[in-house]
Amino acid sequence: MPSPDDLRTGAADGVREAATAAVTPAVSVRGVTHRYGRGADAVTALGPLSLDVPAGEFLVLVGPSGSGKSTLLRLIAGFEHATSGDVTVHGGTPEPGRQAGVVFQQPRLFPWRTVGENIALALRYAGVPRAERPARVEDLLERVGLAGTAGRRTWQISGGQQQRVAIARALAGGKDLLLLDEPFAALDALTRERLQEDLRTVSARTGITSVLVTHSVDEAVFLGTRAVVLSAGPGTVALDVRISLPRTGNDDPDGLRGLPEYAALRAEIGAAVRDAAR
Ligand SMILES: Nc1ncnc2c1ncn2[C@@H]1O[C@H](COP(=O)(O)OP(=O)(O)OP(=O)(O)O)[C@@H](O)[C@H]1O
Repeated sequence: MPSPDDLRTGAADGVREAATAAVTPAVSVRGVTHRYGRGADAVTALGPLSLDVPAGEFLVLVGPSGSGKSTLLRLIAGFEHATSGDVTVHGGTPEPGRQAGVVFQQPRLFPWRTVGENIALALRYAGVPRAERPARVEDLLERVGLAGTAGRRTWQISGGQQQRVAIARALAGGKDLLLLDEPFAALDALTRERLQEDLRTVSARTGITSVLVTHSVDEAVFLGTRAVVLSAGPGTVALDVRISLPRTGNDDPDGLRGLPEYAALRAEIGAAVRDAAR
């Protein structure tokens, strides 16, 4: 609580700034619409849509095909600029590669580089001194369950392992926002489940703010702390629901999936997606 002296001397400004910083959401989307193309060919993909993502939240976007999920993610990544309304990340305009690490459906690794070199490149862009990079590469690989693979070529590892490298690379920049566009859609069911479990653990342990696009209601409930269902395009918020399942970083996935709350959330989100698709 600032004293009257503080108020006079301006020390209260610091208190006020700190309070504002504490409540500034990691991502803010205000009255956003997005249109591709012009004239008769124009497609309105999104909006009007508003939502805030507080720091530390794991927001999952679900909704029918064409509801604008990827468009919203691209706006947050700074790959697109909203046709109207405002998107901010930590209060600033999103710029590609600056505020967020991004993971796509395909790993998009450099095939002529080793696993370690792919990650080291991201560390270099993040300004990590050369001498520190090998230890950081090992640490990141360990976090995604790939310890000891730094020297392997990307074509010598499986698709699931490549996607783990892509996640490690996205984390390498030290950004506190992770954007994931259907990162597990191209993987077989077992690999997908393993990666979901590892991502859930990484997210619980790091507290990194995440926004993930998926078609899978199960993935939404398993990974998210919040799910937003978009209506059929142009997407607006059809359902916004909090997911309050245990999140210690050591949670037993089978135990989680067996909880009655898990089944109830699956049913609620699944029904909203089906309604939105009608
Ligand atoms: N670059 C583009 N140019 C023109 N139209 C686009 C472009 N990208 C997306 N669209 C259109 O915008 C709408 C929303 O697309 P978007 O990919 O954001 O939806 P989505 O919910 O992610 O879909 P899906 O689940 O099928 O991946 C669709 O009608 C799509 O055809």
